[in-house]
Amino acid sequence: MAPVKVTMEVGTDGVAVITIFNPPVNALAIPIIAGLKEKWTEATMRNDVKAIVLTGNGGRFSGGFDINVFQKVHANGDTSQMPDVSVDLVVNTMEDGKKPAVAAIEGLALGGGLELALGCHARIAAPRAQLGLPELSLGVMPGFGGTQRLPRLIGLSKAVELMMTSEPIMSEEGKKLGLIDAVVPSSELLKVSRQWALDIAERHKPWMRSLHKTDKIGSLSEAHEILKVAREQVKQTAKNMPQHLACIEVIEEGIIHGGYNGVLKEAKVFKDLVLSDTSKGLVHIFFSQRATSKVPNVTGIGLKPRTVKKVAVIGGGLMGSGIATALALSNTIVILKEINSEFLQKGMKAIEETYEDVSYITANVSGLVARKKLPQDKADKALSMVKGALDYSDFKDVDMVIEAVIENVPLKQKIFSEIEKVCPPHCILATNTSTIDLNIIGENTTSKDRIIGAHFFSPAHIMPLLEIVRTEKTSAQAILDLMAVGKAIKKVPVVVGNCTGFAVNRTFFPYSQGAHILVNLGVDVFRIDTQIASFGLPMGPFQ
Ligand SMILES: C[C@H](O)CC(=O)SCCNC(=O)CCNC(=O)[C@H](O)C(C)(C)COP(=O)(O)OP(=O)(O)OC[C@H]1O[C@@H](n2cnc3c(N)ncnc32)[C@H](O)[C@@H]1OP(=O)(O)O
Repeated sequence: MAPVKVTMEVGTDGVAVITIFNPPVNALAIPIIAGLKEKWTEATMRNDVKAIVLTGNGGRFSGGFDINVFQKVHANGDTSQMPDVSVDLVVNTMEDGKKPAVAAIEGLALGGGLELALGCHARIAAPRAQLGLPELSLGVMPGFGGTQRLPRLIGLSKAVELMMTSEPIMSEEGKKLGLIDAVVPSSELLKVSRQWALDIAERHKPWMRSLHKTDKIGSLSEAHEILKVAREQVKQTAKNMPQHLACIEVIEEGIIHGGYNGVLKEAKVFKDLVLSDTSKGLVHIFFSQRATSKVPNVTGIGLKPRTVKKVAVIGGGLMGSGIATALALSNTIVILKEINSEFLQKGMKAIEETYEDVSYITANVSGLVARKKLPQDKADKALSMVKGALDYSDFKDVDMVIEAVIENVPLKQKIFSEIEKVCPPHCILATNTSTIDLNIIGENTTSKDRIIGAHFFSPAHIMPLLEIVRTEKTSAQAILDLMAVGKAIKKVPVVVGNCTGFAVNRTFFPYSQGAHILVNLGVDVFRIDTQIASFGLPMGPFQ
């Protein structure tokens, strides 16, 4: 295992470069936090150090506080395992320290990682670095001063939006907002950051402490209005989540009583939230999602996923067009096959309209398009990746076929016999069936090792789950390839067995049956829906 450490190198220019080493994302584990304190103190005391640059090894600044620590706290309820980073390290040692510091950000600075950067006196970033405070998605809130410094750098309204949605922005947008001082090519990052730090030390550039800034906050009445709207929104969008309202309250504390008091309140509420059931659940989800990428006898046995460049989707209905959209959005060449030109046209149109939907939905739900996450040229490029087909002539060089026709066994069996003949021998033969036994679908083929389930959920270009169904004969290579495709199209691929209902419907059937039994016993349907929604599901079974 690569060493977890913090290093410091002092150049002849008098700049101490402090580097975080904790692959793969430079998470702020407890020894890293201790190492930062130690190196910062040393740099502050050394006479040959004029200024500090903080950076992360391996092209990633930091993915934030070590989430494994939350898991430990959840197991034993002891929050004293979390060190006092916010005041001791970020305020006292870094921000109020005697030497100016510049954060040199590449790849990503998320959560506590961004908060360390906010505690520096300037931030220089490489292009397309991800910047964000996603703590609410883990049931907690920023705990290293982010609730106070981000609004002071980019304004309250945008800062609240970033925290409430947990969505990152790119460094280019960060520059426009005032979060980043300069975006420079990766090759120049350290050089520019060193010079910037020296310029601050020599007072050629401002020695800016974000916590002391007031110019972006606006008047008290404006701030109250922004926070009032935010509170109303989260009552709709996150009504079972305690962390959103708690975060707004902590932001408000800083607006009314000053940034430092905000930091103190933040540190206390952060620890309370770590102990909440919501945090326990969301941290569990974080690790469970990642655990799905480790499949015994498939991953970690030396196999490499093969390149899947071209995929044929059979059936241009709701599922087929959604699957084609998801693939094309990730730059995969897609052949969409239908049985006649009328159906094909409908399928192609559904994809185009889906694109419009994508911009519509993202603009409304998370502002992705508005924030240039799906620029028009990218949408146009993706659309150009899709070609319609009425026969199999384009199937001779496809790497994967995903059959997405109606749930009809003879039809699926016929399609599988046909594609086995027309596709190259390496091609993966996948079905989007939600209920049919894959052994029956592939009964008439001799390629049982290539037959696999790729079960998407509607709308397929949006819903993150992808069930990968394997039979006893499906090869490890085919599973690995589909897992890689799933990840590339931004799904969470979960490998499941070829059993009744696979995983999702196997869970869903008893859930809905339970609700029907209650109705038969005389329970009001509205009451069931209300209970389920207050439990945390987006809607009840009868809505
Ligand atoms: C006090 C502070 O305010 C509190 C905090 O900072 S809470 C933490 C806030 N940060 C986050 O929420 C970021 C969480 N991480 C992510 O979103 C993503 O991992 C990422 C965008 C950084 C990288 O994504 P990607 O490249 O797809 O890699 P991904 O598979 O997710 O992660 C790689 C590994 O790093 C681990 N990891 C990522 N972030 C981590 C973190 N903050 N702590 C511990 N482990 C982390 C993952 O568990 C995974 O481990 P594994 O290989 O053993 O499964």
